[in-house]
Amino acid sequence: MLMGLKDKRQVEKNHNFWQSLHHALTGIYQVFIEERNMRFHFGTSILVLGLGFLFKLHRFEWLWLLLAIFLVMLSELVNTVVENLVDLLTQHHYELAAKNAKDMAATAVLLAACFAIIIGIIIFMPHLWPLIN
Ligand SMILES: Nc1ncnc2c1ncn2[C@@H]1O[C@H](COP(=O)(O)OP(=O)(O)OP(=O)(O)O)[C@@H](O)[C@H]1O
Repeated sequence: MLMGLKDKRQVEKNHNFWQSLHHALTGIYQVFIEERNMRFHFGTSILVLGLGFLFKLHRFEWLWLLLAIFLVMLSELVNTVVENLVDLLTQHHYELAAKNAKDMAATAVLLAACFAIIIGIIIFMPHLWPLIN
């Protein structure tokens, strides 16, 4: 449905909640189209959530897992915002500050991904270990 949305070239503020929601959903759609990594994070999250149901995780395990997933998604979203702003400002010309901004934004995603992997190991290892052995 969102694919068919027309760019109405709005530059003024949103007038109501539904307009704000519409643009937020358009942002989600756009980040999926632009970012291969976001599609990877989404696929991995579905897999991990499936494992969570399979192993009947406890409430606090779910909370940590959801926190890890949301941190990765949020950092990827911010990374994409930075990439778009940098491209807009530099028009794809090389700038050291642009390189630093993009590299640092990518570092934020890397940190969130490391956090998610650690959380995943802590939560799933006790469930997987007996199956491996
Ligand atoms: N305008 C620029 N000036 C200098 N370096 C740049 C510029 N644009 C990109 N780079 C360098 O190229 C790298 C890749 O940039 P790009 O915009 O393609 O990110 P990406 O491949 O989409 O990254 P990610 O994998 O995090 O989504 C950046 O991390 C940066 O080091």
